[in-house]
Amino acid sequence: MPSRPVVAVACSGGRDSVALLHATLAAGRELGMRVVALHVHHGLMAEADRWACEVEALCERWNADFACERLQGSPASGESIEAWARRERYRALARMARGAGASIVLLGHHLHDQAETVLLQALRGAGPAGLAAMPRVVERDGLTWARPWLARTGPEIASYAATLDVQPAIDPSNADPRFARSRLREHVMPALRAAFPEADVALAAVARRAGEARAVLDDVAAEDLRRIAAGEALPLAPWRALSIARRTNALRAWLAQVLDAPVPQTLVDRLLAETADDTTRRWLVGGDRVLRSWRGALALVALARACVTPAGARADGALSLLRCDRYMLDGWDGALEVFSTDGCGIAPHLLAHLVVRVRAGGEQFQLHPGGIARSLKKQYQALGIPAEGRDGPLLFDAAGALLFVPGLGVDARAWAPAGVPQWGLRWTSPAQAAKAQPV
Ligand SMILES: Nc1ncnc2c1ncn2[C@@H]1O[C@H](COP(=O)(O)OP(=O)(O)OP(=O)(O)O)[C@@H](O)[C@H]1O
Repeated sequence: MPSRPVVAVACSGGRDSVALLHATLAAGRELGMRVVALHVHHGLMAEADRWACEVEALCERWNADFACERLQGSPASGESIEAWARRERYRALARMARGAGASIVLLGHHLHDQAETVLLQALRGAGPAGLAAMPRVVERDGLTWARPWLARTGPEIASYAATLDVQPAIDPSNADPRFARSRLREHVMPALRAAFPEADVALAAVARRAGEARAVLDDVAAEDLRRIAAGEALPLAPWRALSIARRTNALRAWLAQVLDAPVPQTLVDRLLAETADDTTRRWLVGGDRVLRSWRGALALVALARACVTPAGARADGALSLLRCDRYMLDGWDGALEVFSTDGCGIAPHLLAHLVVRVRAGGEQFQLHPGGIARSLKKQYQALGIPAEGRDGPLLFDAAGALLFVPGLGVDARAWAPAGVPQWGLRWTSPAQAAKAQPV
């Protein structure tokens, strides 16, 4: 016998999703579908255990399947607890839906939630993507997410819920004035509805129009990115040739792809203002990730968290390393580490006036005091350094004498005498740098 189709209902235990669960069970019985209630235990509030038990008890009473997952972990640094809880809630719902064999998840959002969302987005200065608010149906992570009650009002659902003989959970954070949505719900929406009775319907229409505009903007961005051959890197010259509106739109779409996270408007604004020429620059975008403009293209690179930009780094290659630390150098993938050492190091004052250059050929390096300076190739061969260990910046003093070569170390002619304070230098590749511990 073929198995029955499975519909999942995301049920917080609140009035709306409890009512939705009931209505879905009634429809499911008629249509021969199995209904499973999915509950996420956020582990953030004292009442959370009770809510999970109540939803489970309700499922037993209504003869519905029940799945529950307790969230693990905590927000990353800089992430709000609400954003973390929201993201993890949807991930947990997706896991549970798949585990239950459901391909569709129903959510209890209604017209008033949608109107609030549009207003909140407008108050944050959102564009079409934000104002599009919550889609009625969307495919994500291989599942269909649907909000069947997006056109129903809160009071309509309340009167249905009143017939069910249940005590829905009341989340006290919904009335907490620290949250913008609570302030809007408690103070602004009642006044708005009194003055404009159709406000909710009108705001939901804004969401639909914005959704259409967003779809057109997505198409234009995809077309522009294809034409300028943007992939993992965004070529800056053809991108700059776009009109300012299309440039902004394409940049936002490209960032959304490479960051795989919401794109802050502040980042878009900075990039637009700071990519007017091909100077090498970097922008930290959270975690270990850095956006870098280099050789006429913008790309996302991973670099060691501990890296800092040397204050004295300049486009002409001049550089000052004034303290022991781990440094990122513009235009180079990897990290330069300066550390205190007892031998084979360099006097710290020599590192205050450096010049960074790529290997040009013809440089001579001396491995030992009293040894002979030889070509880098010969010295690499003598030490058995493989090709992949030879990439990196060469450091010279202001007079052009070679001081440091990646893989070979400090030139013996620049070594400080034994017993005096001295610093060693080490270059690590991106893979090694990513593993490095913060200093
Ligand atoms: N902890 C949760 N577990 C399962 N689904 C949830 C949970 N929290 C929210 N949802 C889903 O997201 C929808 C909207 O959530 P929101 O936080 O706005 O509602 P709520 O006030 O918690 O509850 P309700 O919408 O049921 O009255 C819910 O209707 C429900 O479908």
